[in-house]
Amino acid sequence: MRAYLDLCQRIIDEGTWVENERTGKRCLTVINADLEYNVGANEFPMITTRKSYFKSAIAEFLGYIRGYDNAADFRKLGTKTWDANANLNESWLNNPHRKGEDDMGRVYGIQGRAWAKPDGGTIDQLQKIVDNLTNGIDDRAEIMTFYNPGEFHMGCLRPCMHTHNFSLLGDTLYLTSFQRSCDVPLGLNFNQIQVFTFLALIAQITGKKAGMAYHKIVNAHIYEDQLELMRDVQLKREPLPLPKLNINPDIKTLKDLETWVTMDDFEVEGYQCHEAIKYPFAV
Ligand SMILES: Nc1nc(=O)c2c([nH]1)NC[C@@H]1CN(c3ccc(C(=O)N[C@@H](CCC(=O)O)C(=O)O)cc3)CN21
Ligand SMILES: O=c1ccn([C@H]2C[C@H](O)[C@@H](COP(=O)(O)O)O2)c(=O)[nH]1
Repeated sequence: MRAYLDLCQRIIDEGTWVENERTGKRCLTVINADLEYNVGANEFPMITTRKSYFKSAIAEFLGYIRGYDNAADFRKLGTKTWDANANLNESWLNNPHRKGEDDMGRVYGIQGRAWAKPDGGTIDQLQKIVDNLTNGIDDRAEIMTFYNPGEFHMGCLRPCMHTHNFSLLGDTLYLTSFQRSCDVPLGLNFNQIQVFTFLALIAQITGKKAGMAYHKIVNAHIYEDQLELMRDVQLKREPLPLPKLNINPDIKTLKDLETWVTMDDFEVEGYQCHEAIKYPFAV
């Protein structure tokens, strides 16, 4: 994907060094990046300039759809991405709200599926969106947000891709996703796949045609220990044609996603890539 590489190059050419207190690492940073993916044409935005792990990325997002709050449940689905944040982050380990090994606290999925109302009970943001879209309704607030500042102290990490806003024009469904903070070498590789797949899945279960997905990023950064690999290895490579994502057509409802779907229900067709690159991960 040329747009991904352009963003990486822009960070290197125009980025500003910013100290990050949470990780103790410096980040080369730019503000504001807009990416878009053509879901209708099935142009699956999987990075080709290194080996990318799409199942891990989709498993992570399926975990959010299911409202998971535990890294062990994410592992069962097929991704280890939450292990470090749940179990290795010093300030979370000492947090009295942490319920033990693998607990992530009140992050992503909990907010999306069971937002706590101040007057008691919970709100299922995703169920409301699916019900409305299935009935052809776009109330101009088809929003799932994971961003709940009142509960940041009860979770291991503030959500990065924090808000997903669906729109319906005729029978075509669009998605605009907002991200406040983006680890471009590692996280964005996953987040592109997640935005694309979220629109494809919701279109499929609501009986709509998928249109474009728009991905809006505020702080886009490369950590200091990732810079050399990005500049001297990944950016020297030419991108290859994009693959297609095939989703099992038997997935027809939100219940299906919540119950029997596994990573075997997702398949990539025509993926060609350059060799793997192992980027350091900042906890
Ligand atoms: N510093 C940081 N960057 C992130 O991108 C990030 C966080 N923290 N914390 C929360 C989640 C977890 N995410 C992650 C975590 C790990 C990988 C990772 O290690 N990816 C490897 C291998 C993936 C695999 O083998 O499945 C990669 O090469 O893409 C990617 C995204 C994205 N998020
Ligand atoms: O989906 C995700 C989740 C996390 N990230 C990255 C962005 C940052 O590098 C860290 C989070 O640190 P904060 O201090 O909370 O901003 O994780 C991502 O790119 N995508």
